[in-house]
Amino acid sequence: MTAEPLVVCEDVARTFGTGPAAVTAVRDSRCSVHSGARIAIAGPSGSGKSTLLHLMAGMEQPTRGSVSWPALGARTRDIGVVFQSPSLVPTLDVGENAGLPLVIAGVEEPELAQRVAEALALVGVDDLAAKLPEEISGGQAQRVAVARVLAQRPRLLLADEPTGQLDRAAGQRLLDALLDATEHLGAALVVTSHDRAVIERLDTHWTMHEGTLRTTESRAVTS
Ligand SMILES: Nc1ncnc2c1ncn2[C@@H]1O[C@H](COP(=O)(O)OP(=O)(O)OP(=O)(O)O)[C@@H](O)[C@H]1O
Repeated sequence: MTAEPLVVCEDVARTFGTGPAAVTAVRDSRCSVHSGARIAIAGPSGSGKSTLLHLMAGMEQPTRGSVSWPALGARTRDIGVVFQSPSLVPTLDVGENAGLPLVIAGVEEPELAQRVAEALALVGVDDLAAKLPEEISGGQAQRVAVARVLAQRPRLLLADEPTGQLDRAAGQRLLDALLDATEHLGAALVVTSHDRAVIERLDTHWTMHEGTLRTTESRAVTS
């Protein structure tokens, strides 16, 4: 039996503003993401990739159509989002940054330390736990941002141009970490990018063109 999808977008559209200044960032787009999927969404700047990801995350409301999370119910907290910029808190060390959402969610010791250590190890920055953000590289900071999301044990990880601020080698290492960690946690992964070297690392390639998503059958793992 096919498992329920994690997220389904049905004829979804998102328009910003009204009247002559209105911009339709996403139009007539439909897709579903299943457990185990590894999807790249390619497309030029301004084609609507980020907006689609925000709709999938429940961070934006569609103007038309619907977004639902059949396998998650209303638990969009099971969705983790990684942005282009790591946005670490400069006064907190790496371990504290990675654990911050868990602290806010009320997770207590010893589980807190355990989950942070696991997440930092999954992306290979466990040796940096006591460093401040200013003491680590951009690539390392982005790994910490990924660890911060992984510590929440998401079932779906949405990464918006996660390698956009990194050089080619650091970008590939970040992608290795994302692929390994999501496989380890059994989380689906959706990555937006316009970098061929990133896109080719994912199993399934979708494209955005002027706000419209073109999908292919995803090689999803279903159970
Ligand atoms: N909050 C907003 N208010 C107004 N317009 C917006 C908003 N967010 C996005 N847009 C517009 O929607 C269109 C799609 O933007 P979006 O950021 O989704 O594209 P993108 O493909 O992710 O681009 P990039 O690769 O440059 O990040 C653009 O024209 C953008 O200016």
